[in-house]
Amino acid sequence: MTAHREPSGSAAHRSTVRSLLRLAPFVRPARGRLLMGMAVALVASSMSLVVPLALKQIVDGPIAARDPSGVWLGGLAILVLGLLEAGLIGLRRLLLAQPLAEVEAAMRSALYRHLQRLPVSFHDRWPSGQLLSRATTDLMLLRIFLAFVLTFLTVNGLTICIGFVILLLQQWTLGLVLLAPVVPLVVLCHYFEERYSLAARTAQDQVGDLTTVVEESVLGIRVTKGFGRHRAQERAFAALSARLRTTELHKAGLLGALWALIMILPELAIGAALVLGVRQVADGALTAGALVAFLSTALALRWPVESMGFLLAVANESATATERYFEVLDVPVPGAGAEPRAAGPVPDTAAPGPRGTPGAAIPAVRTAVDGGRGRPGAGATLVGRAAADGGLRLERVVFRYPDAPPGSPPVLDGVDLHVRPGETMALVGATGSGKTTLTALVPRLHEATSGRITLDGRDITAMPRERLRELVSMAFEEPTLFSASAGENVLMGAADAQEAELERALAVARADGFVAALPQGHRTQVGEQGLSLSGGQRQRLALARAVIGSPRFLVLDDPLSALDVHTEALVERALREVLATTTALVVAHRPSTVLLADRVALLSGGRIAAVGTHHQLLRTNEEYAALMTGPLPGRPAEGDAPR
Ligand SMILES: Nc1ncnc2c1ncn2[C@@H]1O[C@H](COP(=O)(O)OP(=O)(O)OP(=O)(O)O)[C@@H](O)[C@H]1O
Repeated sequence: MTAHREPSGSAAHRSTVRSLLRLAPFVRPARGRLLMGMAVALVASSMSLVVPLALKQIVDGPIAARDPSGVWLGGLAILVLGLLEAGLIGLRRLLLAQPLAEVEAAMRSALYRHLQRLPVSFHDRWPSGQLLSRATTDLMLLRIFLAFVLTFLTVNGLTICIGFVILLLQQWTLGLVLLAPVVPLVVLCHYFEERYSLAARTAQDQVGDLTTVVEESVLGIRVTKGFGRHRAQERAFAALSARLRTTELHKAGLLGALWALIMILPELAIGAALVLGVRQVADGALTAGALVAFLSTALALRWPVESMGFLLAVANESATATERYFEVLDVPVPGAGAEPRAAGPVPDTAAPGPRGTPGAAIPAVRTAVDGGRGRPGAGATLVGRAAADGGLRLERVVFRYPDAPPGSPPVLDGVDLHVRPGETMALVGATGSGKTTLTALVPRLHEATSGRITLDGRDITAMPRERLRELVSMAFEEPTLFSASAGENVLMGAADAQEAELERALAVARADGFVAALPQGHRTQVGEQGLSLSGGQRQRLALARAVIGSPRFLVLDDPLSALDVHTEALVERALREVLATTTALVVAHRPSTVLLADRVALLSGGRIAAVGTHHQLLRTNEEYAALMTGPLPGRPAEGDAPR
């Protein structure tokens, strides 16, 4: 149920450092504060190394000389050092918290912006949970890495180096004993890194799968309950959860083994140094104070050394999170960069402003009927060349879904269609014939594999997307609403629309009545995905959203399917007014919707098989007649009226 559709983990495994270096552009604005934070942390950490040296002075000085005031003074000095260390730790947090929260926010915004621009085909392939987990848990992990892990990897690394220099300067023989475990530890860390990276990647992908299941379960709760599938859902969730638990346990096992070795080897070395040091003190080669100072320094290095296991583990997970983040960000946006920067004017005689008064210079060709072979009819001759070049034109359009099985025929295989300026064209075809696919090509939700689509003579691929979105408005068969008010959902259709336009659009879609009856009118929240509304109400709001900007081109995918007969008749009447002022392509399954159109195009076998009026096609096209009158093939009687 949560087939992993996206190429998870397909990117070649980079080394941890190389992966993490990709964060540099995002971290750049915070690098000053980051470096200051590291410097402060280093000073704080050095305090813990200075304390043993002060201790040596106290043991060899005032304690040996039995000087109580000297001991008090030494104690006070150690207390001041401790307070200073605590203050510096607080300062580090203060320095890093805000800039790193901004880095996280910037990365999340970049991801969101990119996701909005990626084509529908990308979203078809990637489960939403995988994207959600990248935008949430992965980015949170990266903030923790930058704020804590990166700092302490650097600081503790430096502290260990400085500490060993001090140890070697204090007692080089004992220092070498402590250095002995370094070589086996480096080898072990390398071995661990490879295995832990793999486990971390698996776990993070599994979290994405789990998120998808939870999301689907919540959104599909009605189906789950309606079909009594909650036990099956629970079992599916439990199975995925168990997989994740196994992976996490494997990770914990790896980390536990590394941690144990990182702790045991230095402890053994300290034990050996203690035995050797005591012998040197007994031989008089070393003072007791010097041994205390040496061992205190060595013990002060315990936390930096021991923390390395945990820090390396989080660094590994952060590298994986970085890879997962950039797997999405690296997906190119088709046409980005090639797109014209400025929204140039559409070279036609009737270019409206953004969703402005459409078709003012092009008279509506409401009566144009030409038998449907693409030759302009009587109405079209009124507008001469504008009609010939204008409107919506598809030329030899071929489309194949990127993830279609190899060798399968394209969904659209040479579509030629001309919707004249001001004309409404119904698109009819058997289920699965490609109607929705064809409509999605006009606003470039999918890119045509080959062929050309023009709006008023201008190729849509040569148009800035913003301009295309202004010209073309859509209503989908599945009316998607957002967690916002009813009015805000409609206003999404036109950025600068005012209250009066909202009222008009609601009236056109016959949504004004039920919206006014909501507790706070159009300001009423419609709940997640508008699920507090009925299917027909959602569809009418989606229709209002499509028509609010008085778009020049309207693409409607069976916009009346969820309406009852009475409301359908009301909406149809209002739609006629809208369609009279725009060029429209309307996917239709029912004769009542077809009758809104001037002409009908029949999509069959990936091509436009016939174009004509409803009545013409009923008479002349067997497939069309079967689609409109019932499942049984057969030619209807002459003049067979729809419905
Ligand atoms: N994202 C996708 N990836 C691969 N194939 C797809 C995808 N979406 C649709 N298809 C296939 O493309 C074909 C056309 O689908 P489309 O939804 O365009 O048909 P339709 O004519 O609108 O059907 P209906 O009348 O049932 O809504 C179908 O065979 C479908 O399985």
